[in-house]
Amino acid sequence: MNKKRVGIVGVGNVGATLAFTLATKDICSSILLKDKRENITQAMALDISQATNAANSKTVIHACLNDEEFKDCDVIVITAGLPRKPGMSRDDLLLTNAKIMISVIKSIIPHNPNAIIIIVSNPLDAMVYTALKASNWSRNRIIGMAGILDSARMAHFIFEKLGYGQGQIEASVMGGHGDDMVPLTNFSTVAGVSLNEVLSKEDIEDIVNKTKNGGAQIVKLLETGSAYYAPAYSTILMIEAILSNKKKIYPCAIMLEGEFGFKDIVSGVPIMLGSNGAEKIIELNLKEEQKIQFSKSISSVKSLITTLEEKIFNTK
Ligand SMILES: NC(=O)C1=CN([C@@H]2O[C@H](COP(=O)(O)OP(=O)(O)OC[C@H]3O[C@@H](n4cnc5c(N)ncnc54)[C@H](O)[C@@H]3O)[C@@H](O)[C@H]2O)C=CC1
Ligand SMILES: O=C([O-])CC(=O)C(=O)O
Repeated sequence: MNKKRVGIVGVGNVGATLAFTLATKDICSSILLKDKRENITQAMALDISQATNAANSKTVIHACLNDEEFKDCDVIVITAGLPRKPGMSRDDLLLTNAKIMISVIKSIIPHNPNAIIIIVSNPLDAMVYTALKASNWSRNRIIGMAGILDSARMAHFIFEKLGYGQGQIEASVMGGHGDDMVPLTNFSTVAGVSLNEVLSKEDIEDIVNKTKNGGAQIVKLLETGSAYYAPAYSTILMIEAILSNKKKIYPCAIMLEGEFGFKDIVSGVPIMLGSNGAEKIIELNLKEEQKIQFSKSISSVKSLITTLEEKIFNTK
């Protein structure tokens, strides 16, 4: 019998959507919810539990109101933190969410010694760095969700342009989850056919720009927060790959230790996911222009990390 436990910290829009979708899929036996808002945590646990009963799923939902109850998870997803508002960049959340991240990490790691942690909170790459630093865990066990989401967005914009191929589009995005992310048009296909065969240069450029702006587009329309359905579903793919040891390759944020020529910096790259978390990094052969774009994206994350080292970790 499936005895896997998934913990979710932060049961706002992303966390609750994730919990609900996961609960109806029978991927794990238990889902543990934790949020600083206790009533919301209890309400979500009740509502989602009632949904699983209606859906005939065996997954059990627990609201954890103290740190000790939130224990023995195989995978923990952290979505705790503020979302941005229209006009803000993800980077504007840096210091506020870093403080939240550190307090969450300190509260969960003593009771979850074997967990793999998936970070969702923004700014994503800097939050993975913060969680690694606060926990001292190895890089394979703390990774970030963004590349699957950005790739799904790119696939959407390709479909929007083409008007066909829904469900047959493979899109690929790497780099940091910010304005400098790197959509990889030469690694993207429609039913195996390269984008250049079916779209003009201008159309491809438009898709790249829309992908980079995909999160901000939804923030502007929502007015009060950011996207949550696609982020939640993208996170489930990572959870499933880890819990079922699927060895699937997805773009995820990880601390680089020399791969792609960078060290001590977190960025989104293709990773093989299995029961040990990030089990392998796949080094793509990038074109010169893509190497320059990736390096620009790395520099943006580097400047956030410098701020964290100065203002949060006091090492500079
Ligand atoms: N990596 C990605 O691709 C994406 C990242 N995000 C990020 O995920 C985060 C969450 O987004 P939403 O769910 O839309 O926000 P939300 O505001 O709906 O939910 C955040 C939750 O975190 C909780 N929280 C705050 N501090 C906490 C603490 N110390 N301990 C426990 N819980 C705490 C809040 O009470 C709230 O329920 C944001 O930072 C957002 O920018 C959102 C979508 C995609
Ligand atoms: O745009 C945001 O702030 C939330 C996010 O990271 C996304 O949806 O890509």
